[in-house]
Amino acid sequence: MEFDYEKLVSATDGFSPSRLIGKGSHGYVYEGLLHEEHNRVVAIKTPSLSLSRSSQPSSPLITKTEQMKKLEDEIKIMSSLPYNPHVLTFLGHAEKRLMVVEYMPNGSLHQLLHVSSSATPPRPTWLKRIEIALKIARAVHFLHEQGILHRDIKSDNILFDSSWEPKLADFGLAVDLVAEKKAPTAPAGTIGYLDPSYTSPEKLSAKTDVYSYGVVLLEIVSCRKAIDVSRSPASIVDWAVPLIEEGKIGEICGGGGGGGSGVFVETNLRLLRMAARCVSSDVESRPSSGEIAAEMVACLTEPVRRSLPLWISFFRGVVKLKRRKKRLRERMTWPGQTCRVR
Ligand SMILES: Nc1ncnc2c1ncn2[C@@H]1O[C@H](COP(=O)(O)OP(=O)(O)OP(=O)(O)O)[C@@H](O)[C@H]1O
Repeated sequence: MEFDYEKLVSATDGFSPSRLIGKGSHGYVYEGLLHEEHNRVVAIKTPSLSLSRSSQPSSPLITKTEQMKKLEDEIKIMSSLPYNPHVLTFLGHAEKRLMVVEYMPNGSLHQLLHVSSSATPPRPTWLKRIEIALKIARAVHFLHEQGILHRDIKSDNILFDSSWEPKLADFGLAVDLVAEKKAPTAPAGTIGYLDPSYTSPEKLSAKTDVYSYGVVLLEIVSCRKAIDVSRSPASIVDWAVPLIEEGKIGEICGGGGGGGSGVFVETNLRLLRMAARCVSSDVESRPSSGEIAAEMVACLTEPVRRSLPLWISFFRGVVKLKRRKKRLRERMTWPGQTCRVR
């Protein structure tokens, strides 16, 4: 959908600092109120240098033309995508200089896992965290099916909507594989999540995203940051992979929420083995995003399957007790007399 530029300016009160939600490396994100749509709240992304307002300091590292081009590319990729419940919804643009997307009021997965303050909700339970991992795996698989590589999968780019549904956001580095073959771009990503084997344009593949997803999965299971300089080793991959290989799963599963419980031992083992495959230095041995999504579903149903025998024996016990009571009632009752057996 094409928006009127001036209407978007008015939706953000002229890009008022009070409407600024956040700053990225090549743009700013504002909260906007679409007055014609009953003040619907949206997020509006602008290149940081396109507006000559003193409240927007310029970045010396990237020129205005580069920023405009990046936003234009992001609009092109996002507008080409069909709707997916696990991907941030694109709503439209104004002259390819402003991008309008759905507003995500509940912050990022990074904040949820690593920032504890009175303003942030408690860390989600283990099951909820694995559900988030599954939804993001589905988002990545969906993108790959569309021929799109995200190149910046990280917990900062997983945002929560008003119902706390996680969605993959920030397509600032995303590329279309067909276009990429014709005009390759330099490797890009975020340190800590960036695939170490992606050293030149031709090394880019869906497995590059799989590596970054593996880092996010380790982050979700352990609640440790991708890079934590206060620990040794600082990299989550260098810390977790040897522990997984040694089978020391309990040392990785952190963050409470029931993840350390015995019911989940088998599931954690499977999840972490898959995470280790995702971040493997042998690119070929990494799973595809489809394989990851399928394995995540299996992992989520595993605890239910394991606890099923317990439920079955509980119900058998109840049935036996009822039968015993019935027999007792029959024995203690004769014509014309009632007897209560509790
Ligand atoms: N749709 C949205 N709703 C609410 N907040 C958003 C939305 N999109 C982005 N933000 C917030 O705005 C900030 C800037 O986001 P943006 O996607 O531009 O860049 P980034 O991910 O921070 O940085 P970079 O582009 O350098 O990776 C982030 O803090 C992000 O959480």
